[in-house]
Amino acid sequence: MMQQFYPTVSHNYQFELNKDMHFSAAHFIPSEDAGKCKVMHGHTYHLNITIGGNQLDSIGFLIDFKLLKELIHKKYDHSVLNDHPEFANKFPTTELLAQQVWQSIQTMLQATINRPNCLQVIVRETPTSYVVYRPRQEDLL
Ligand SMILES: Nc1nc2c(c(=O)[nH]1)N=C([C@H](O)[C@H](O)COP(=O)(O)OP(=O)(O)OP(=O)(O)O)CN2
Ligand SMILES: [Zn+2]
Repeated sequence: MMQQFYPTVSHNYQFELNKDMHFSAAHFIPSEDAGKCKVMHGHTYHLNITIGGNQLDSIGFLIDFKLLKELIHKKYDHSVLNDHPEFANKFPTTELLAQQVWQSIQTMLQATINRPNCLQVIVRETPTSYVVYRPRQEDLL
């Protein structure tokens, strides 16, 4: 799990939920500029996902923690990131993976009754490298 610090996102929602998860995956960055990352290699990716909202569902959840894990872990664990359709025309960099995770989660959240927003996705690729993705205000409902 991500046990370092968590960059925070400022917002005015009454409820903020955070979910940590991790998955193992392989990737490669097929560019001359990517150096050793041109060659397929693996990571244990560590994620922190932040959801905000003012409305809870009928049982008092902003979103069920397990739905977040199911969506992302099932899709990417023990896979080759380059093989996923969302990376057919772009490379699975940490930045673009974080953006894609945000898009998947936000789409799922907007199909719920209480429609919370995904405010931040942190993807740690190695012990020394991570990316924080935050949507623009106009990307949120
Ligand atoms: N901006 C980005 N830079 C790099 C990415 C990326 O996704 N976005 N990815 C890689 C490689 O895929 C690599 O897996 C990670 O590289 P790096 O952090 O350099 O890994 P090291 O273990 O060699 O780093 P140390 O500084 O030795 O800990 C490269 N760049
Ligand atoms: Zn890598």
